[in-house]
Amino acid sequence: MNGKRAWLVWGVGVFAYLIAVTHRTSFGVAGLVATDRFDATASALSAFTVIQLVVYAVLQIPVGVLVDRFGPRVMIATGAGLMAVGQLQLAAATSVPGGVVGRIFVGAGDAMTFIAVIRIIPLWFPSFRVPVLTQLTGQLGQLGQLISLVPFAFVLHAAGWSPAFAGLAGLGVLACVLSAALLRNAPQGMEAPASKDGIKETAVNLTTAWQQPGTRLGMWSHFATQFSGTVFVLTWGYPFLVSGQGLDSGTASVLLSLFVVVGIICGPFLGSWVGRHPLRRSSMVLAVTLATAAAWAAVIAQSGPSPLWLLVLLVLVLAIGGPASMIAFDFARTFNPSHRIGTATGIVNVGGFVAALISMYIIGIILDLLNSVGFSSDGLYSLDAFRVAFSFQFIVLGFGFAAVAITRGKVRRGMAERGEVVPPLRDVLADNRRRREQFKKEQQAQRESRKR
Ligand SMILES: N[C@@H](Cc1c[nH]cn1)C(=O)NCC(=O)O
Repeated sequence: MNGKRAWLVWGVGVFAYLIAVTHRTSFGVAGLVATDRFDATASALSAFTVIQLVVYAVLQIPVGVLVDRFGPRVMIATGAGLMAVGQLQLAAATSVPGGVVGRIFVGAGDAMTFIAVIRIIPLWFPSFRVPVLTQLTGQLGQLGQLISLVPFAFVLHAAGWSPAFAGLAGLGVLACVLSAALLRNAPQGMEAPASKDGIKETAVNLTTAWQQPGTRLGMWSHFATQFSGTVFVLTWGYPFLVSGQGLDSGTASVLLSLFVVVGIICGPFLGSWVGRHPLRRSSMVLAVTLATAAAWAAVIAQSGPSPLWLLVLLVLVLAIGGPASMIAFDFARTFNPSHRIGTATGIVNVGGFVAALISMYIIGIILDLLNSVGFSSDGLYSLDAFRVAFSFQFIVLGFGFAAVAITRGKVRRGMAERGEVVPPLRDVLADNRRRREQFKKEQQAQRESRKR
């Protein structure tokens, strides 16, 4: 494999994904300005992001199939072009329907990017590098949120709505041109596994990917770990921190930036841990799901604003959900043959985004409902209203936890039939303890025999 070329191809893919994440998160930063521009209620405002995510989620499986068929290059360049068109439309829009059309284009282009970018990695790099590079791709892409939070927010407030979104459209054009010019689906001389299947074979392929319990384990893992952070960063986190918790906008932006930084730091560790403990991937997913529920319970249980350290802890736990959700793609890759990885990845990626959009929409509805019945004198974004609305996440977390636990049982039964038995975690821990004690005893005996 050509080393330098592989890094260049991967780098361009990561850049395209980073710009996609910038497009995706830009509206969350512009939320309060958008309320004035479009004269919108909380649920109308959340509709922008919800519709964008519906389009993204609905297109995941078709896009996964298309990635297997046409390869990543076409998909990534087309996606970048569509997002540029969407941001231009949003720059010009003055009504809710006009703005929503822009976000539909953004959702469609975004849907084409990530699963195509991570499809490049196993084609250009040896398999031992794949888990860490997949993690790095996911995490580096999240830097796009920082572009939204800092330069984009600055231009938005300094120059106004249209120049800010037109600027993002320009970045989209750059990503489109670079992808078309520099990306290659596979190294020279190695044929990218492209499926030439017709509709019937594609349907069979899709059904086979879905029937593989490992694909479904990936989908539920993605569902359980990624939605809470996505909801926080894309929609309700900023108003919760500023209007609910009473933080100034600078501190809220630092907390949201911390989300990205923690993900970037934890990602490679989690990637290498996954490489070393492939049989414990689902245990990590379950642990992160429980930690997310515990962090939210601690914040929601406070009758007034939470201390800053607790909000930092919440953001840390939500941020770890990002790298943890990347484990889901490892399930897709390791339980499916090469020509079906795009399709399986598309199925997996639906999980977290469906959970996120259900949660953000229902949270918006609960906030509006509580406001309309005069639940709090502090208005729409009061802390008490947020405490009630955010509690909805416990239902989603509980559902995700149960689905992962049940599907993992199916996967393990299938593995046992093939003679691969996963020893229970407590046996492994007891075994490690025994070995450590044995090692200590041997060291002690050696020291004593040397003294004699
Ligand atoms: N798991 C995410 C990526 C991620 C990593 N850290 C935080 N988020 C994911 O599913 N990405 C898909 C996408 O299109 O972004």
